[in-house]
Amino acid sequence: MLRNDAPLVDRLRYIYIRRKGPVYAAISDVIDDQYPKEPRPLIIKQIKLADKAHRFLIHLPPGKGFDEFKKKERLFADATGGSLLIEKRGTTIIMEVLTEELKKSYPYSLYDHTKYNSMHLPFPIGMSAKGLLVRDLAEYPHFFTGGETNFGKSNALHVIANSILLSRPDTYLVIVDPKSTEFAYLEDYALVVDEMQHAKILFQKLNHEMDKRKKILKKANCVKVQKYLTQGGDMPFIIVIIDEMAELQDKETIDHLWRLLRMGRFTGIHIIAATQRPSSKVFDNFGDVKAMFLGRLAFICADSINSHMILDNDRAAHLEAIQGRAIYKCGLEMIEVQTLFLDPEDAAMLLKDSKDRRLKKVDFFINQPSERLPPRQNLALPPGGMPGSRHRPN
Ligand SMILES: Nc1ncnc2c1ncn2[C@@H]1O[C@H](COP(=O)(O)OP(=O)(O)OP(=O)(O)O)[C@@H](O)[C@H]1O
Repeated sequence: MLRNDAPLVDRLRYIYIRRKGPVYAAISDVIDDQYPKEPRPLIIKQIKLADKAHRFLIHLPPGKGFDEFKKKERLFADATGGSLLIEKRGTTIIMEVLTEELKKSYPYSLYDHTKYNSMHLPFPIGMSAKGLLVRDLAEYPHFFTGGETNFGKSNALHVIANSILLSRPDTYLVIVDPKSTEFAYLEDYALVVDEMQHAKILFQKLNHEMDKRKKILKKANCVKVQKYLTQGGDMPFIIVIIDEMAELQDKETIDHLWRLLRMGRFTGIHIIAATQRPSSKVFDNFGDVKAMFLGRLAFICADSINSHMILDNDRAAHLEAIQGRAIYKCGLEMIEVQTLFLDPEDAAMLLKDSKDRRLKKVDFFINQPSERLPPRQNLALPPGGMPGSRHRPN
């Protein structure tokens, strides 16, 4: 608030700012409060994107860092009452503010996978101030999601699994699901591993697979699988989803997994891991591999320690307690989202439509010679196949 005895120039500025609208005024107030001395960051342009969505271009004066500005994101969000996206372009900051509240639920049907053919492994992160956020899993290389139970981790995994299967049916999908039932409907399309001793064999096999892939890529002079694919090479992506990573207690299994995380990145092997509380004792050396999970999605966390483990900040500890509400982070990009909701029954129906095409692809890979890495055959577990899985070697 302006003091009664404020100089005329300050009064005029106050009136000018309020005329620009409440969102502009809220941002100006936070800047004035946080940068008491000149030179301050300066709003140079306001663009109305939609009824309740604005983009602000803010000039950062020399000596004021972007990281320092971005740390104040929560203050801007609280002051504007909106969700924010802050990015840097040169010396200008782009701040997008959506003051219309995110809804408590958005259906998966809002996502049309046919629009993202240029991506290798597209999937929707969720609805955000920027609209629907869709990202390419192949770019991460690995993805991590965490947060308190019953706030939407499994739903997020269903969304990822289904999106990838729908747009890339030739992907080899492996699901480590200690809860046993959650992903049963995917058994026709994926290898579902529900026993921990099988997880150990699985990760061992994936390490062999990774080593073989590295040799093939080296021979073809390709630094990563994407390049190999553009040259006409045949190397299907392998996506490993681990629902509740804390269940992996065996040291050897964890060592195999850590090696995949560190070295699998260029070979088309991507890990998506979920856990309730990453600060638990199991993850003693989690810090060593955490940086490999470039894409992170944090649902509400019980405390700032768990939020820090996922996001390196406490944003997820202050989220509203809404199922499906999360903070997405990838490098400098950090934004609040409402993940899309996909009922497993609807997911099963969606996949059923393209079942024939998919099964054909699976046969095709089984028949590949072993050097060409047919995932299903190479990953075959003990003779007779994996108990509980319908995928048994032919
Ligand atoms: N994006 C969403 N939008 C609306 N509701 C959601 C969303 N995600 C999850 N929910 C609701 O929350 C419930 C719990 O979700 P989910 O099983 O994914 O949570 P979880 O964190 O994996 O829990 P657990 O750790 O017990 O498996 C769902 O049954 C659904 O009703």
